[in-house]
Amino acid sequence: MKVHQSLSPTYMGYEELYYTNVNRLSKGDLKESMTTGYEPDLDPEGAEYQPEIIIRENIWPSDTDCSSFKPAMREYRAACLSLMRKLTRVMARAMSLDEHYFDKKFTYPVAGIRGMHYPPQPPDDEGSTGLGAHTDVQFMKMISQDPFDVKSLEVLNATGRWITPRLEPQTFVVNLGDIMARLTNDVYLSTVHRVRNRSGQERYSLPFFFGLNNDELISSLPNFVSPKTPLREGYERGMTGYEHYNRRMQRAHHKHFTAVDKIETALPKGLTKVDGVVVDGL
Ligand SMILES: O=C(O)CCC(=O)C(=O)O
Ligand SMILES: [Fe+2]
Repeated sequence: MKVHQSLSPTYMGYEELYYTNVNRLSKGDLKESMTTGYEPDLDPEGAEYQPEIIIRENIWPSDTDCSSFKPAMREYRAACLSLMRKLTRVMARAMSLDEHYFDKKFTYPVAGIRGMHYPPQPPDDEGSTGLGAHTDVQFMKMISQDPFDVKSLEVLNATGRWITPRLEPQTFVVNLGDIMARLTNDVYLSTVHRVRNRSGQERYSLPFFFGLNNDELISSLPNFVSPKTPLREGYERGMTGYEHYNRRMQRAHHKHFTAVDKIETALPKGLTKVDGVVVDGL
């Protein structure tokens, strides 16, 4: 298939049932998906320039195969970008920062849409999963699903119980990712979640992943670090979204050619930015 993810070094495109095995506990994830990423021309608040090394080239189905897919995804991405930018300002205020604090770190953001299909899985087969337990990599994600009330997405709560988020028509479930956790020194945790479609019906979902510029060094913000709340272990060294995403994808995509470590997890020296400025010596 011409849109298969095996054509993409950056994990764009189509992946078939069992292509991933996110938590390595099952025989693979019973889902298929089609992923596309940020398109600068859709983003009125984006920069014209983005460093070539972090661009994720989209692969689209041809017009003869599916002419409505690309325009529908583009329209959806433009709407999600606008909503997410508003949410970043709400989150900045919640963190006692200037509401535009994050703006300069989202000038060529991660803006991935993954169209997902989960066939019903056997209700009594513990070895079967729709998507294994994981946290998301990025800043925040919002998910819509069809049917809106199918109880398949599960979230691990603070007491270690799997719960189903409240589901209402015309709403999104919003999830915090690892980059948010790092920025806040784990005050805002990234949500562990999984999908088990034991509903007996097909489930379709449309997550939108929103992340900082991929070459931005992510460190915990000073207002979340104090003698009472010391920096979490492992957070001393900053990390870029580029590095974290590549490492996680290589682990989950055991059939992809990068599974044997063909792409760099870290950006080459001198290409990491802090507040949008290239920093030497990283
Ligand atoms: O299908 C869903 O609701 C969740 C998808 C998800 O967690 C992911 O793609 O990271
Ligand atoms: Fe996820």
